[in-house]
Amino acid sequence: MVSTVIPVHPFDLVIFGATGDLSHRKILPSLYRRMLVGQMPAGSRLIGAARSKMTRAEFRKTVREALGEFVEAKHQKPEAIEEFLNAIDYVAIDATGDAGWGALAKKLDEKPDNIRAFYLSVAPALFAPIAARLAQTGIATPESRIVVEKPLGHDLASAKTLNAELRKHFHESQIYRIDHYLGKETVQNLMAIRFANALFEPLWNSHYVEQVQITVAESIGVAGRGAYYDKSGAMRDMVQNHMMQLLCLTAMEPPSKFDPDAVRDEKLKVIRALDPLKVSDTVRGQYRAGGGDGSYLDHVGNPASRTESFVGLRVHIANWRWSGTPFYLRTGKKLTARVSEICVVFKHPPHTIFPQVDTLRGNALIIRLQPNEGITLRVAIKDPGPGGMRLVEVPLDMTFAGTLGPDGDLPEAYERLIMDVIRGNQTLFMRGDEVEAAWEWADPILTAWEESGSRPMPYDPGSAGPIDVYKLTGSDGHLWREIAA
Ligand SMILES: NC(=O)C1=CN([C@@H]2O[C@H](COP(=O)(O)OP(=O)(O)OC[C@H]3O[C@@H](n4cnc5c(N)ncnc54)[C@H](OP(=O)(O)O)[C@@H]3O)[C@@H](O)[C@H]2O)C=CC1
Ligand SMILES: O=C1O[C@H](COP(=O)(O)O)[C@@H](O)[C@H](O)[C@H]1O
Repeated sequence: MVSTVIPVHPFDLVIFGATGDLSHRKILPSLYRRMLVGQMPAGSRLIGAARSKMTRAEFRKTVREALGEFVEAKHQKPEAIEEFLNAIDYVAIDATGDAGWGALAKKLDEKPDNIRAFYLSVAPALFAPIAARLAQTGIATPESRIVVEKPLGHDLASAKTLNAELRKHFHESQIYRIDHYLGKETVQNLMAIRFANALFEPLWNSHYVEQVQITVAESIGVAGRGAYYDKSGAMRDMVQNHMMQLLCLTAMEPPSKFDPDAVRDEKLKVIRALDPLKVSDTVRGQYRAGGGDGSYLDHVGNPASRTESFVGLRVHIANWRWSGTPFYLRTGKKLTARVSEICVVFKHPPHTIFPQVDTLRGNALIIRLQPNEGITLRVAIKDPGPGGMRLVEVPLDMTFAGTLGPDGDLPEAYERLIMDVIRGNQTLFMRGDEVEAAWEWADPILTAWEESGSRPMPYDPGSAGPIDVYKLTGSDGHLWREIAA
């Protein structure tokens, strides 16, 4: 299968924080891969900006090293790397000082017709000062785009402040808030499956859906990121943003069209329809030491930490479509496997004419984000052979890798999202009101946990989380799906 590459207009992408980890691991390799497929037209430039004083040649050397480390071997093509490096420039700018802005303005003015985008790959405290400088110096034009990424606030108040700061200088239509889960191929496919097929939508409601499970399990711990993570925890790090987006796309009404505001309006309605979370509908966990590795407390270097590395939730959406259908969410570090999926479990038929088989779990649509991106429909059929009319459940598999063939590559989330910035398409980016509404929902439970003074439940590395997470589903007579890669 050959995927279509949509041409883009020549662009200048200025990466603030270009010497940092995100730039090296994700942004630059993604741009390189897009260049390989012809999405970096001649005349486009990538302008690194960071505090470090270095020449263009020195910066290019760091980019070459980053590509060497973070681009798959099969894509390491010397000629292409040279071509990519030729498009790279650098300006030393301290975001909080005066130096460097003039040089950046001069460079950008060399190509006034290029699309201008500014990627703020820096600490959130620098978002407002950089946005202000870009506006005050006239570097940002009314058509320019600004890209920011999580953490978009620590709570509702800080998210509102951040939005207000950005909106002082940029219109909402210029602000691209990245949630990299929205760039994942299967997440976009969730919309295709729901809204391009007549098959599912009539069943997509509480009359037919028994329960929905959203799992984002990771096998890694927080070692190396402890300083950030311990101030955040799984609720802020994963639930308020990535999992909320998955929940919204699963539960939203069909938008009237596939345009940014139509989609984001529907997502916002889901967040606003969420019932307030009760503490009894939540489970927090912290991983123990095991398998030769330290515990969460060791990894964050804080023996008194009450930050959660696991969250399980039972969520209710108070609207006509979903009233009565529980949505179970769980995410955590150091679990059995790295698995992200959404599982929509349908109700059993109202009457069965076949011999009862206890192992039948019911139809389910499993949307697998990673690994093995794809969609599976679990259906009941007759157990093949002469054994009589016994039923068995089999997967109807729509794994994307199979469709793409053995050498097929799905674009990385950042590739898709950065190109959408250049194309000026905000559909897969969070609008400011969505971010605030998600914090408004998350804040009370974060406060309740904090005020309770209780500690998260310990769980073993390699497990499915703390034992109490089974009570969330068990009390409704449901079972979590196994976490298996
Ligand atoms: N790393 C990741 O995987 C992810 C990161 N993020 C977010 O992205 C942002 C960047 O993260 P990350 O790359 O890991 O951070 P790093 O600490 O690795 O890099 C920070 C970058 O900011 C630059 N910088 C720091 N202070 C200034 C300043 N005063 N003026 C100009 N530039 C400055 C640094 O430049 P210099 O080296 O010259 O000082 C460096 O390029 C953060 O907000 C983070 O939360 C979000 C998701 C994932
Ligand atoms: O944003 C984050 O996401 C990663 C998980 O992303 P994935 O694409 O690998 O599923 C998570 O590890 C990290 O803690 C969080 O900040």
